[in-house]
Amino acid sequence: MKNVGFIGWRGMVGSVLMSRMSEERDFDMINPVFFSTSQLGQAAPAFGGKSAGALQDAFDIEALKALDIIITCQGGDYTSEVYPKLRESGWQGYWIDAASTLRMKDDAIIILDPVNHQVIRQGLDSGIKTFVGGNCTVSLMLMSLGGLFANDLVEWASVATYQAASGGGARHMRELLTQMGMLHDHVATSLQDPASAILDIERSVTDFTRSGTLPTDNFGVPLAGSLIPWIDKQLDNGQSREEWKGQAETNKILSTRHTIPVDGLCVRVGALRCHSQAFTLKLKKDVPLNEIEQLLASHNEWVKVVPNDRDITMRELTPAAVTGRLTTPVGRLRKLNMGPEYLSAFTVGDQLLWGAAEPLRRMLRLLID
Ligand SMILES: NC(=O)C1=CN([C@@H]2O[C@H](COP(=O)(O)OP(=O)(O)OC[C@H]3O[C@@H](n4cnc5c(N)ncnc54)[C@H](OP(=O)(O)O)[C@@H]3O)[C@@H](O)[C@H]2O)C=CC1
Ligand SMILES: N[C@@H](CC(=O)OP(=O)(O)O)C(=O)O
Repeated sequence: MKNVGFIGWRGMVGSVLMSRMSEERDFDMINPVFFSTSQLGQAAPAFGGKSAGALQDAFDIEALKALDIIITCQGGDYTSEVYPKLRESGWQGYWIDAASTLRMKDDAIIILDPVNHQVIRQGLDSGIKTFVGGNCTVSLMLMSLGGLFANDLVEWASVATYQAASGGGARHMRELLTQMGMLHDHVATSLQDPASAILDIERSVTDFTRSGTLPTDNFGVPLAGSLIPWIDKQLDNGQSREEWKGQAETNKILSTRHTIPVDGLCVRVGALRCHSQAFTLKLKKDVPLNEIEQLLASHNEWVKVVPNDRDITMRELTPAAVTGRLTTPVGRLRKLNMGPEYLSAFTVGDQLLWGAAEPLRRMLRLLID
């Protein structure tokens, strides 16, 4: 059995990974070793019923060198500090990472095996040892719209995202919920009075939102009852870094010979852990809608085509419906007024499952099966 080290296992992404690995009995097939950046010496968890002794020091290069495979969900700073030292020490093991740090390196592959299994296989055969999970919006787009990309039908894709608080991390989710609770508390008495004027309530909420009272340490500005049309750093060309990842990562995952343009606006909204995305796609030719639906539905076992029907869409194509599930539904499929090659699509996906933890788990299985 392979010795597999876990760093970042108790964080939000790591916890989802541990939970999925337990469900799929992945721990039966490995010797897990758990590391921490802050709790070394404390008892390690016993996922899959396996006791793993004490937590080891996540910065101890000698301890890491003893591993066949390392999976880290600890974040980019950890990767930047430890990965180069480990490779320089001559370590030849497999490094599987959730952070974006190494994604665009030539000797790393972005993993999303239902979409790029072939690319991963070729990478393994050619000796690649570094595998990185993709950006959540990119992975979720390709899980839902993979059938169009795989059949070389996409001339370009324009996207508007509606990204959940969890994309920022656990503290961001707490901040959003705290803001929501404070807003409600502020007008709770008036809300209970059916005779109260709604615009007075709204004004009170708006004034309170602008008063600087809501906690904003993580998002920088209030998110509850609002939105933030910027995610990640600012680039010189006016894109946000999150928007930049759309084209860069999509084309790397698909290993395209000619770049498929992907661009749009990335927006943070008050959802908890599901990212939604509204697409305008320019297809390379006029493909009938029923064929499009068939191509999408048959691409992988998790995508689900939601009929473009009001009631079904409202029931099935929302963060509330999709959270905690591995399905990646796509709906609102219709040809646009711009012409028969223009298609709209709306996708929703759990950004901690296919958007973060699941591709890492499946990469591990690929290495140990
Ligand atoms: N959030 C997301 O949606 C995505 C995140 N990622 C990547 O994964 C990285 C980790 O993200 P995320 O899981 O959200 O980060 P978290 O903040 O939830 O966890 C990161 C680490 O913080 C430490 N920690 C300190 N206090 C606590 C606590 N009370 N509970 C749990 N852990 C604690 C843990 O390390 P220790 O045990 O060593 O103290 C943990 O591994 C990101 O930096 C990013 O690179 C990738 C894709 C999506
Ligand atoms: N940036 C994403 C989360 C994510 O996946 O980030 P990264 O590309 O750094 O792994 C969000 O905030 O919703």
